[in-house]
Amino acid sequence: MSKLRVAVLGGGGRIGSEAVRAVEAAEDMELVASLGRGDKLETLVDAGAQVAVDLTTPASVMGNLDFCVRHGIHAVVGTTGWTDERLAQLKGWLDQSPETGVLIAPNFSIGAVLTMKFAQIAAPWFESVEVVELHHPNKVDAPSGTATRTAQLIAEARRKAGTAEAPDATVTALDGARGADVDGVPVHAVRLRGLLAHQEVLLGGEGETLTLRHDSLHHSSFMPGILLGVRRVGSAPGLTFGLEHFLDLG
Ligand SMILES: NC(=O)C1=CN([C@@H]2O[C@H](COP(=O)(O)OP(=O)(O)OC[C@H]3O[C@@H](n4cnc5c(N)ncnc54)[C@H](OP(=O)(O)O)[C@@H]3O)[C@@H](O)[C@H]2O)C=CC1
Ligand SMILES: O=C(O)C1=N[C@H](C(=O)O)C[C@H](O)C1
Repeated sequence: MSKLRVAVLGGGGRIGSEAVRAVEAAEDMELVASLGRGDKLETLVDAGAQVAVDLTTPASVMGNLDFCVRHGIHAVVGTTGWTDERLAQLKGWLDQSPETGVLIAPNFSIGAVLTMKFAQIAAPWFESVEVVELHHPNKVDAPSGTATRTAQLIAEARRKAGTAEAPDATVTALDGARGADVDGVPVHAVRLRGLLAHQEVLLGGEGETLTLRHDSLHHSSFMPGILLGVRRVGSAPGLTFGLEHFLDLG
């Protein structure tokens, strides 16, 4: 059977370099290109890439995806910075190239995907819910893509269940003291040397609390999800948002 021809954009970065090694080690894949900032995207076409993995920056990802979709190259995207406007623009490009698939995964690790799922289930059952994400200090965006998505899913679950707003008597606060407001859910971002990627969802009800915590201790935690995305994205035309759609979580 012929191998999947895979390129990595951002192949010199923290997660990109790990992805390059993972693709090289996968028996059913061939790494045909690893691109850094300033490298020509035409290389993807010359190399015959079927799937591009984007692990670059929020400032670069849209240009990369515009190129990939126009050239019918499927994309697996871990890069953060997604807004409704960006998603709408991407969907517009995909409408012009209906056989192309793009997977955007706010987090490729199975533990993080499950944390989001558990948070969705728990959120309507508690009065209060807040998200704390903790990352290495080289991260350029805050809050993390994972925390943003987690908060959106929590808010959606509470809206559907008709849950009341979380109690909060704060009348005076320093800027940022109560975190960022993501769909009504406070999200707090910590940047600390020594950390990689961590998240807590704190839920509180009368007389009890529940804490969901996930820790990515090494970039290897993201690799099975990236490889799964690469294998599946070609048979999922259009936009898939979230790795959970490629997992049978019940
Ligand atoms: N979804 C997930 O599970 C995960 C997502 N991420 C996300 O992945 C992204 C990358 O993170 P991280 O590896 O820590 O960041 P790094 O800064 O270490 O890596 C980004 C890399 O992309 C390169 N780059 C920038 N622009 C381009 C471009 N146009 N074409 C090709 N390469 C480019 C950078 O080059 P240069 O250094 O020259 O600027 C750098 O090597 C972030 O958005 C992060 O949040 C990270 C981990 C897991
Ligand atoms: O920048 C990182 O490191 C990570 N970014 C992603 C995010 O913003 O959620 C995924 C993971 O948290 C690691």
